[in-house]
Amino acid sequence: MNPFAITEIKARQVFDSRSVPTVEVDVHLAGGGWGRGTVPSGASTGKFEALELRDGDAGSFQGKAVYQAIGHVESIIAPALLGLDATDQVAIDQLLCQLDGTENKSRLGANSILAVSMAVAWAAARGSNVPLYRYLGGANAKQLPLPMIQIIGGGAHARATTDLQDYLVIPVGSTSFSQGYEMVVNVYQATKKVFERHGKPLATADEGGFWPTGFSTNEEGLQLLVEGIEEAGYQPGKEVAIALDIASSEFYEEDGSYRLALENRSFTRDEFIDYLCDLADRYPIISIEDGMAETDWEGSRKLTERIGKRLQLIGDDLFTTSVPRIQKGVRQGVYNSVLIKMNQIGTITETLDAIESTKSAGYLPVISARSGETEDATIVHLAIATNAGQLKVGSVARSERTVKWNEVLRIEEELGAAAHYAGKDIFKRILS
Ligand SMILES: O=C(O)[C@@H](CO)OP(=O)(O)O
Ligand SMILES: [Mg+2]
Repeated sequence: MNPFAITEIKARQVFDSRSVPTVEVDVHLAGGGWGRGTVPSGASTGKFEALELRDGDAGSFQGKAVYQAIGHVESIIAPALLGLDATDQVAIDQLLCQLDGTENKSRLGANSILAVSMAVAWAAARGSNVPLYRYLGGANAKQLPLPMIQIIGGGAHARATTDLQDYLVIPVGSTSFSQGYEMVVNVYQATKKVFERHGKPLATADEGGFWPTGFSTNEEGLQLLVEGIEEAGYQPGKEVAIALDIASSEFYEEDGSYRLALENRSFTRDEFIDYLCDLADRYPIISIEDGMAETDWEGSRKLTERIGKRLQLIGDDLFTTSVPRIQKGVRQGVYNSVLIKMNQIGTITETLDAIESTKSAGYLPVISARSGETEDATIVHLAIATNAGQLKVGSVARSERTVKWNEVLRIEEELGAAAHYAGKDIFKRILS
């Protein structure tokens, strides 16, 4: 009997870090191996993402229950997968796509499909007695990611108290993951003091960063962050640099303008490009995500022309982890980096394809969590398996985040001298 044959697939509803229902799947193998996948969920979701199936008006938890998605795992997916070899990840993921049969996984739901895809990978890895990063990546999986970590969380993760969404830091002066992570923890603790000094309440946004109460401009977040970096004893830009996720699709208006509600100011496309370039001139910013809206290819191209040689420009809502969209961006010279989120596309195989097309174009992949997360640490293994080089997981506070960062620390220990950490050299590939 094949020890990797799938003998049982179980699906259940569990809850994410926002207390919203999500899909969890367990896959069991004949040889005793088993795996689990628990899917995350976004708040500032891109319009071109695969569909997350929720029960809607008829369902419980304000229509957010996932009983339909779970039903699809039990009645459609499980019967088709029983007996298949769990190490045939590609074939299984292809079958999942066929069973769904739609462009955006709207029949079975990307949440049900991804939970199965992840659980199959974990089961095959455990059944083979190798860590998931090695199972997915092979003998040369060794690169520990440069962390991109949120200190202040605004936008859709804090009721739009700021228009800009994530104020993050990257420890560009670090020479190992654990050192870099400690630097960010120091910045987090120091920024807490800075908030107190400025009389700001210490509330927490969705990803564990500080909630920006009473800000009068979006720039105030950058000022506080620079103060936090200095308070921690680091040189802004040299040792710890700033990354922003503008998530501008959230405030892009139908007439093509960008509207910062906090400042009560509307910008044309060109004016908004000027606004971003001005921030990049005056603050130690190394990376900007979704500077322009998900449908504004022309603006994205222009922004790249202006600052794409100096900054990492990441497409999240613009690319949605989709190979054709990434290829379109590469053809048009748009951005130089791709945010990779498994649930934007819906299977492990398609995520690996997206990472591969990102790398082969000379763009940088940034593996990312969602704002609604769980105790699942698959993305850590994905980042190391693919030697991706960067990982974005929200803050250093709250367990649905630390479960990922702590997993990197464990793998760093496990790899020992074999571990490779590119640090800021990763940016050499795209910046001149
Ligand atoms: O926009 C993003 O990059 C993510 C994480 O910050 O947010 P969400 O999961 O809400 O899309
Ligand atoms: Mg984003």
